[in-house]
Amino acid sequence: MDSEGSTINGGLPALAHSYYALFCTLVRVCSVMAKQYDLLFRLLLLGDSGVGKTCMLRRFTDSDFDPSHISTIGIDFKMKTVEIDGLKVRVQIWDTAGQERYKSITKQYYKRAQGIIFVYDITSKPSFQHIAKWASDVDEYALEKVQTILVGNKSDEETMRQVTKDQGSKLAQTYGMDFFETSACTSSNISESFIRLTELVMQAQKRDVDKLLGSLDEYLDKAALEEVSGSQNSSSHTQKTCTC
Ligand SMILES: Nc1nc2c(ncn2[C@@H]2O[C@H](COP(=O)(O)OP(=O)(O)OP(=O)(O)O)[C@@H](O)[C@H]2O)c(=O)[nH]1
Repeated sequence: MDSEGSTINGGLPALAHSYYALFCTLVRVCSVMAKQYDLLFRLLLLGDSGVGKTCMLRRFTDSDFDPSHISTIGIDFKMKTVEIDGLKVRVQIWDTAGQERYKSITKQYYKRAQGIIFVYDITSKPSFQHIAKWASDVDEYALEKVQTILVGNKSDEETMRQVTKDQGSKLAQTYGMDFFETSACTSSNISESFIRLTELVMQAQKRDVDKLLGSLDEYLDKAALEEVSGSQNSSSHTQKTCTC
C-alpha cells in the first residue's frame, strides 16, 4: 500500500531524484575514467580471413585463446591500457573482417587509425602474398603518417610453415616496417607487437608535437625581434624629432 501510494503521489519528484542520482553517478564515473589514462590511440588489425587477428587481439586484451574460427562480421574493437615511459596509454584496437565482402565497411576505419598491424599466417603463402594488396589499400585510404608493423602469426605451427622467417623479415624491410612472428596460441610476441606499434605511434606523435613547439618558438622569436626593432625605430624617430 505504502509503496503504491508513494509511486502515485510522489511519482514525479521520486523519478527526478533518481535521474539526478544517476546523473551524479555518471559524472563521478566519467571523472574517474577521465583520470585513468594519459593518452588514447586507435590501432587497426588487417589481413586475410583466418590469419588469427581476432585471436591475437583476444590474447592481448583478455589473455585468452579460442581455437574455433568465427569470422568477424564487419568490425569489432577491444580496449586495453598499457604503461609506456611512465604514461598510461589506452589503446582502442579495431579488429577488421578479413573477408572481401566487408572491405567497403572496414576501409572506412583506415583513416581513423594511428597504427596498423598487417597480419599474415605463416602456414598460408597466399595470406603472405596478399600483404601487398593490404598495404596498397592502406596507402590509398589511411593517414599518410600512420605507423605500421608486419606480423606473421601462428608461429607455433612450425611443421605447417609455408613462409620462412627470412621472407617475412625481408618483406617488412621492403616496407620499412618492424617485423614479428607471433602465436596467439602460445602468446609468443603478442604483447611485444602491440606495445611496439603503440610506441611507434607515441614517437610519431611526439615528433609532431616537437615540430609544432619548434615552429611556435620560431614564431615567438620572430615576433620578439620585430617588437625590439619596432621600438628601436620609434626611439630613433623620437631622437630625430628632438634634433630638429
Ligand atoms: N595454431 C594457431 N592457430 C591460431 C592462432 N591464431 C589463430 N588461430 C586459429 O586460426 C583460426 C582463425 O582465427 P581468427 O582469429 O578467427 O582469424 P581472423 O583473422 O580474425 O579471421 P576473420 O575474422 O575471418 O578475418 C582459428 O581457428 C584460430 O583458433 C595461432 O597463433 N596458432
